[in-house]
Formats: sequence, C-alpha cells, structure tokens
Amino acid sequence: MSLFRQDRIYRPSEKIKGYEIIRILGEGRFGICYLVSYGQKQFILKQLKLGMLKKSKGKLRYEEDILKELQHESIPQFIERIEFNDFYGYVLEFKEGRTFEDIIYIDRKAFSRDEIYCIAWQLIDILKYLHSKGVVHRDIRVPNTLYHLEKVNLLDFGLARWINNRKYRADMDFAFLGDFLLHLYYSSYEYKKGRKRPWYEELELADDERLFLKRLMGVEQRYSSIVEVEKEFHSLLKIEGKGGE
Ligand SMILES: Nc1ncnc2c1ncn2[C@@H]1O[C@H](COP(=O)(O)OP(=O)(O)OP(=O)(O)O)[C@@H](O)[C@H]1O
Repeated sequence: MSLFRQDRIYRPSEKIKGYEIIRILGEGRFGICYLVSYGQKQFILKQLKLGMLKKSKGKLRYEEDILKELQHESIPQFIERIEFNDFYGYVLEFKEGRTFEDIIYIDRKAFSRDEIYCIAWQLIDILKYLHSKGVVHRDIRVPNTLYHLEKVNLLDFGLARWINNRKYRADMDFAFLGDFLLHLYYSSYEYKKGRKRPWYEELELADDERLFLKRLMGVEQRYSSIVEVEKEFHSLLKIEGKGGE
C-alpha cells in the first residue's frame, strides 16, 4: 500500500515539533513508527497515514483515545498528539526490550516453566487492568510484546476497543493470551518426525496446566472473566508449586 500523496517520510536527524528522528522502527499499513529523541530522552512517534486516516473513518484514533486513558507501568504512556498541515501523529513513552518474536525466533531462547509462569502472571495483571478500564486489546501477540529484565510490556493498541459486550468482548483477549503462552511453551519443544498432533497432545503439560490453556483457547469452556482466569492461574501456581499464595 503506497503512501497517500501528502504523506512524507521523515529521515534521521529531521525534527518534528522538537522531536528528532533517530530511525524508523516499523511501517505498517496505517502508519510509520519512529524512534525519536527529545533532549536526553527517547520516545516513540507514530505518524498515521493520512489516506488511511480518512478511509478508516475514525478507527485509527482508537489507539490514541484508549492510551490517553491508561496508566500502567507495562503500557506505553501517551505523551502528546502532534498535528499540523500534512501531519497527524502522537508521541508515546519508549519502552525498553526486545519483542518476544525476536527473542524466540532470532535469539532462539528456550523459556523455562518458571519464566513462562512469571510472564503469564504479568500479562494477566495487564489484562486485569485493561478490562477494568473497559478496554479489550485484541492483539496480544509475540511481535507486540517487549521483554526486558524479566518484565513484560504490551504495545500496539491499534486494534484495541472499548468493551461493549457485543462486537468487542473482554474474553476475546483470552485466546490471544493462550496462543501467546503456547509460543513460549514451544520455544523449548523438540520437534520429532511423524504425525503432527495438536498442541495439547504434543506439549508435556500437567493436567491442570493443559486445562487452563484449553479454557483460554476456547477448546474447553471459555473463562467468563479475567478475574476467573486470575483465580484459576493462582490455583495452578499452588498446584505446580511455583510460589503462588
Ligand atoms: N512504546 C514503544 N517502546 C518501544 N518500542 C516500541 C514502542 N512502540 C513500538 N515499538 C517498536 O516499534 C515496532 C513497530 O511498532 P508497531 O507495531 O506499534 O507499529 P507498526 O509495526 O508500524 O504497526 P503494525 O504492527 O500495527 O502494522 C514494534 O515492533 C516495537 O519494536
């Protein structure tokens, strides 16, 4: 998809309202994501493509509207909107870390069970916060999550919506969480020749762990709320002796 006529890509060392471009981090269908600096600090600047902004009839504004309402240490803070003639974008807090996608598929890190439980715990905490604020993320995936010093950060609220219990339900996040955790489990899996089996047969999982994942994924009765997910996860920690209360 080419840029709309007025869209301009900014180059390193150019400035936008005092923010100096360091480099482009990514270009999606809807925008360009820059790493920028202001004084000594680094930030993220998201430039929305003007053509898409028109076509999407407001949908591109959800990330901005939603991030403005959130305050959580694992979610980038909204800093400010920047708008002038042919530019529409916003500045976000820069979060440290590599994406789980890079850690799993480039670094080839094999996550231990303890690490997986610690990551799951943090993601459940983030989801509990989001759902309590009336937000469903709908895109918790390995390229949208950063890991730094054992802390998880959740990015990319482009598909996030206000929960309305019709089209946008909180439980939509559970299958994403389940699928995300499966990527972590598979990071240490040794593939064997032969017939491909479903994950719940292939992975070596304790019964309760398997049921927990199946319920997240909707293979068994889906959890009704993040509070229920948290409760079940808590009992799992106790059963597995991972230090839960
Ligand atoms: N707040 C942030 N802190 C640090 N890095 C970030 C932040 N936001 C985005 N990034 C980095 O920039 C990359 C691109 O960001 P993002 O996924 O939001 O935009 P995009 O790739 O242009 O959009 P999309 O993935 O929706 O097409 C991410 O993979 C991440 O590495």
